[in-house]
Amino acid sequence: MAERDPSAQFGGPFTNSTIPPPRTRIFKIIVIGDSGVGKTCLTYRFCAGKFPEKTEATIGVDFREKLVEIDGESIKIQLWDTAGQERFRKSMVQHYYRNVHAVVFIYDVTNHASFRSLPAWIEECKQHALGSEVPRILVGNKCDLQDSVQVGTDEAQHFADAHCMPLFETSAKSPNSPGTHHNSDHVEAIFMTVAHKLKSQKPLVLSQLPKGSEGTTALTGRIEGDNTAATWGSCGSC
Ligand SMILES: Nc1nc2c(ncn2[C@@H]2O[C@H](COP(=O)(O)OP(=O)(O)OP(=O)(O)O)[C@@H](O)[C@H]2O)c(=O)[nH]1
Repeated sequence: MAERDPSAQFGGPFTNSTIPPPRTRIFKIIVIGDSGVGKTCLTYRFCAGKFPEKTEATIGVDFREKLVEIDGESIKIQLWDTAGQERFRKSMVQHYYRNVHAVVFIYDVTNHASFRSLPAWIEECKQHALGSEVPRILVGNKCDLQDSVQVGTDEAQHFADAHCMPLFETSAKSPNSPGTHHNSDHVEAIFMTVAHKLKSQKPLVLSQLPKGSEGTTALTGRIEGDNTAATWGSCGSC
């Protein structure tokens, strides 16, 4: 006797062939900081696994994506590599901040001016209504250039603490160099830390696709509620 299809006993409308596959969640992470700090190199390093041979100043924004698995769930990390130069940002800037899930602030450890610019980047986030529930991290890049360091760890840590952000120091060029004190790929670990943080928050609600647009990739998301649990640090001022 033929075995019955186990799904048939529930009498529901779905069969195996009609159950929609689970949608892949997308985490939109914007990467901001002065021109030349290494935003393109860091995002490329994470998504392509290597240091780019050549980069040019970003105009507007570049997108890089990587599909990762966290606790058995496939998640697309979408990195928005934004232009550091003001003249290349103007027309795009409002798009950067729409539906952002996390922000990565980058400075160059060999360029103190890029560190002094951080309050202006934080202010820009504020002006675009980015709430304190959106996780932020601070990354000091180019740690392979040990002889040229202008921003010490203590100074950076002080700033990070004051703004309730975790601090990471790394190098897009040689993330495993002695200067970075890490054995595994540190750049990968940094972005994965952000992704784990986002996954541990309340579930993202995917916006409804308009009828008839199924099959397109126009998925956007937002994080539901709970403004208190999302800040990384514990200072009350952020
Ligand atoms: N030594 C070293 N050089 C780096 C590192 N990361 C980036 N660079 C170099 O710094 C320069 C600028 O890097 P980009 O990634 O293009 O900088 P960006 O922040 O994207 O610049 P904009 O697109 O103008 O905003 C390039 O010459 C890179 O090769 C690093 O970790 N170590």
